[in-house]
Amino acid sequence: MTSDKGLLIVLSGPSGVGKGTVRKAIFDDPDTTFKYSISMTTRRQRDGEVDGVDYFFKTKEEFESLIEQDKFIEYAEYVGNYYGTPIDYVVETMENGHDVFLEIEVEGAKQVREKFPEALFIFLAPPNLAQLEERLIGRGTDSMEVIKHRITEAKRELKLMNLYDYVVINEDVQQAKGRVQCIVEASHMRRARVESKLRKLLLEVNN
Ligand SMILES: Nc1ncnc2c1ncn2[C@@H]1O[C@H](COP(=O)(O)OP(=O)(O)OP(=O)(O)O)[C@@H](O)[C@H]1O
Ligand SMILES: Nc1nc2c(ncn2[C@@H]2O[C@H](COP(=O)(O)O)[C@@H](O)[C@H]2O)c(=O)[nH]1
Repeated sequence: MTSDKGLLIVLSGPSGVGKGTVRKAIFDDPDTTFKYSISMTTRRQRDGEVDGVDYFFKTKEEFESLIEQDKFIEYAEYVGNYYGTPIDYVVETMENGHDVFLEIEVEGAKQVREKFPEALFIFLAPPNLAQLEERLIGRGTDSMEVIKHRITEAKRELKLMNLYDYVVINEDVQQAKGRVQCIVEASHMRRARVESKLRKLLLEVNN
């Protein structure tokens, strides 16, 4: 009895906390073996973003048609746009034994928890709200109106961090990256220990 299936890793947290930055640091590490699930969205493509790399950019009609066809593990409407995780890639990749990494907002993470309770849920938190706002302003990708909306959402999302398996504070990117990697490693070790105990128990019961 060994689980050949990969682990589903969910990194969530408010917009601007640094999920994308920490995720890039993890995937720039040559030792990283997880696979990143590219999300779909209806939001407009930002300068420098590449379709099929950063997101699969879809129209509202295309996205709604995929919802109808049950093509998402989870999806959410966030600040006026749809965002969702395509199901086929995640299921196939995990079946092939690879860990899959999702970087999604909090409502989507809640939906994943309902469908995959065995997944690993990590909440990335800012050191404080002022720094969160500074990061959103500093990123320079959103108007002040959108930033205000994202901060309002952040206040709601931060109240939900106790529902996660782990909380990592993103004070320093390399430190946060290391903590996420350690948490994943520990989860693998724990899973292996549980499976080994179950194997022994089964042997005992069968003999
Ligand atoms: N530890 C950190 N210290 C200072 N600045 C940071 C840190 N981590 C990320 N940033 C900066 O904060 C801004 C927001 O980061 P990022 O885009 O990664 O956030 P995000 O959580 O992925 O946002 P969204 O959910 O909107 O995609 C970026 O300009 C990034 O360079
Ligand atoms: N529920 C989901 N949320 C997602 C997904 N992909 C990204 N996101 C989150 O949306 C917000 C806004 O992203 P931005 O790129 O417009 O800044 C952010 O919190 C992302 O993490 C997804 O597939 N599902």
